[in-house]
Amino acid sequence: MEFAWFKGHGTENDFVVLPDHDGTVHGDLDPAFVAALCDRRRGIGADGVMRVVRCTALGHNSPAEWFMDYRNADGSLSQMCGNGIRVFARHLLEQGLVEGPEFPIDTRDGLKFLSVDGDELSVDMGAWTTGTHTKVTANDRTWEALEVHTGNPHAVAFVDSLADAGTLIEAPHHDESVYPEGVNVEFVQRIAPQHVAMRVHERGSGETRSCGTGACATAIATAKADRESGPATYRVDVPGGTLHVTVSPDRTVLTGPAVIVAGGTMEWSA
Ligand SMILES: N[C@@H](CCC[C@H](N)C(=O)O)C(=O)O
Repeated sequence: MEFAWFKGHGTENDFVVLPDHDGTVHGDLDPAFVAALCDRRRGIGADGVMRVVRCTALGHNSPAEWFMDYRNADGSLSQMCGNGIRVFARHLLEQGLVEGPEFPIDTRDGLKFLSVDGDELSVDMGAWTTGTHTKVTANDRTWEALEVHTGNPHAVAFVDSLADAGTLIEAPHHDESVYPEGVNVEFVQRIAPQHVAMRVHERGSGETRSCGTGACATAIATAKADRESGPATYRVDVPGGTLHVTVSPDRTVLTGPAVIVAGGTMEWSA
């Protein structure tokens, strides 16, 4: 099978974009195929894969034309990807598949609204919730963490220094009764008022250079600690750049750069 691909990133959280407009090229993505594409030595290399498919091809009755079918690097599913959807939107804009500056994209976490302003793309991530105070352990150190859901599950731990978490080769240990489907873990250092820095270990992808839903979870946990009640905008520095998150009681809006950097065709035989 020969197929087209694109590669893009948002603050160095990188993705393979697979056009499959009518659902006839890839169908339901095989986890082994996704993992092979994401392999950094034998494949294209990425933190995740997004299939670009029309909602109608999936039988969805949606106000959006396009559905983001997102997979982690190990082939597992996630409901939402905040950097991925902004890269997905950049792809749609560059290929003339949507008209800006504002448009919806459907996801497993429901409809999201995108807006473009030059190099920056924003996504209204919709509702968020927080849960219990839990614990995460990495490299024999344990921290208190807040359970946050931003379409997908997160545990946010405040640290004195980002280096405290050590190498994140292994997934941090977490309470499986709180997170039966796994968790994305953020380690967060305060830098200044409304300015934090974060490292993340992503479920299904390992330590990455950025995570959009994780930046939102981080901003939510920080806003709660700050007892913010109205909209508050946080700068979130990640190893791959800077994101901004506006936290309101009923939603977050994530803003940052997103670019497509390469594309081509590839032969694949299973
Ligand atoms: N990098 C993403 C999050 C991708 C999904 C996550 N690994 C999960 O399994 O929930 C982002 O930018 O939000």
